[in-house]
Amino acid sequence: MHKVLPVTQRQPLLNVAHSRQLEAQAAAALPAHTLMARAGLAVAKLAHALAAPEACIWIVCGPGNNGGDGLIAARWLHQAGRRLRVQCLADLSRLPADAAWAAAAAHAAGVTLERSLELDCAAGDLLIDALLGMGLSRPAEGLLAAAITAVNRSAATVLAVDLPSGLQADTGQALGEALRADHSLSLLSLKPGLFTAQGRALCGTLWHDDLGVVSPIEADAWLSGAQTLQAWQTRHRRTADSHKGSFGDVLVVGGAPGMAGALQLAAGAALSAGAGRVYACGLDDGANVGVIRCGRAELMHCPPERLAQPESQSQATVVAGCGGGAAITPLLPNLLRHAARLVLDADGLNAVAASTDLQALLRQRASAGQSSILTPHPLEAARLLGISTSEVQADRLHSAQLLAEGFAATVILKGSGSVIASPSTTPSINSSGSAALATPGSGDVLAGWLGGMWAQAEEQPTQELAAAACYWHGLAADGWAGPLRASDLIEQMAAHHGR
Ligand SMILES: NC(=O)C1=CN([C@@H]2O[C@H](COP(=O)(O)OP(=O)(O)OC[C@H]3O[C@@H](n4cnc5c(N)ncnc54)[C@H](OP(=O)(O)O)[C@@H]3O)[C@@H](O)[C@H]2O)[C@@H](O)CC1
Ligand SMILES: Nc1ncnc2c1ncn2[C@@H]1O[C@H](COP(=O)(O)OP(=O)(O)O)[C@@H](O)[C@H]1O
Ligand SMILES: [K+]
Repeated sequence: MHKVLPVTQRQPLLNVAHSRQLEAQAAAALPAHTLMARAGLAVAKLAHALAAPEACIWIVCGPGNNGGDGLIAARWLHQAGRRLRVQCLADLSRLPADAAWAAAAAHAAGVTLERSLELDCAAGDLLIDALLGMGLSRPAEGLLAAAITAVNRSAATVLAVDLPSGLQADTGQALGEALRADHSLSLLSLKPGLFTAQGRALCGTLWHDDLGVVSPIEADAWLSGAQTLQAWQTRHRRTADSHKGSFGDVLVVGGAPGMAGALQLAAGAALSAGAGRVYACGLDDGANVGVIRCGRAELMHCPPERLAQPESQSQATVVAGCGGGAAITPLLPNLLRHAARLVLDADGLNAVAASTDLQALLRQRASAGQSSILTPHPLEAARLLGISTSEVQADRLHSAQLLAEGFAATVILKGSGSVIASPSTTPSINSSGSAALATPGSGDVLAGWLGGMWAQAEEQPTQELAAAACYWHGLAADGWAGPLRASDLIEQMAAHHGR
């Protein structure tokens, strides 16, 4: 058993169908109930470590095998002499086979099984949520719903078995009210929903026990970690004979009236990421004056008129749309036709969403050998897909993959647990980052930084590049309790350049 975050090597994530396949394969090779025995023991060990010796440990068990894990944990904790209250909120005669075995084992060991919900936890108590796991099929109702509400109101520290009850393992969306845990112990496989949408917020500190099973099943998604960034930094270490021309040019187009800051942030980020030359192309005179005055004397200026010349973009990495407003729209046909490498963000994405012509130009880029990375937040993704934001969030992996296939581009669907998807590629979920990034301009920094990295790594597969950039962006915010101002974020990211 180990804490999952921070992640170094990427970790495979299995959806519910594949987790069940893995469970069935492993169970077939082991004596009956072995997996549940191992799962319950793992839960008991973690609970024993988390709860102070005098604390009461409460266990609420539901109608499936998640409840069975809780019952086996109850048996071990009882035998360890822990103070326990175990409430089994299911019809014991209808438990599945493993859970029925667990109930019998708990009973035989002398555990008292209460049959009603009565949570009167004190601060310092530990409450184990064994209500619902991967088998969640509909919003909880009745006693189970009441239990989730009661747990959320309780003063105890909450440990969720496998995943917080009410959280959907495949998507990270809550189905009805979901339980908010302080710790979650994922069993056998890691599931995508633990890491994206509401998953990170609901799981608390995440632990994993693989129950001694090595998975032969192909990942449905990867959880990307520090290794993506380390690989990039190793590969792009500066050699003694390098010069600024070795690190590529970035052209940042944005900063419509009133949005000069977005241009400054993106251009500043591209510079700090290490691009050789960064040209800021403001869509408003005010934005260009702002760039001159922003204290980044290294930035150069590119007038928008120059974008009419294809050669201005054919060698550069272009970052377009940060604070672009409506003024970005007339420039996009040229950018989409000529930019060798294009990061499309914010209003650049909104303009594409509003125009089938621009959509066609974006799609054609891949067949012309030009690469694109789209960086939508959920609302921008919704506009591009022609659906609502909640539909995007209902399945972030699927939404990102749809965009990637539809536009033949790499897509970063931002938000808690950013999803990185590329056509015909297993998607990944970024494991770094926190709500410290929920500040204005942090997306502009990501787009600019990505452009700055790409300019130095023209041949790097965009899926890897995007994963490394997301990890870097999130890493800079990890450990920050409060908000991280976007301009400070750039400095924090710069502090993580390899030595
Ligand atoms: N596979 C593994 O990796 C391993 C799995 N293990 C453990 O098993 C767990 C999966 O067990 P599980 O399949 O029995 O599902 P679980 O979540 O306990 O609940 C299913 C029951 O709840 C019911 N139900 C569903 N929604 C409901 C609702 N809203 N309100 C009320 N009822 C609802 C549902 O009823 P139904 O939908 O069939 O009508 C069914 O009766 C897994 O998370 C892990 O903890 C480990 O022991 C070993 C390795
Ligand atoms: N709660 C959060 N946890 C992790 N990352 C977050 C969170 N909120 C925002 N972010 C990240 O911050 C960035 C915000 O981007 P965006 O929404 O485009 O902001 P802006 O338009 O203000 O620049 C994205 O990279 C997103 O993934
Ligand atoms: K649970």
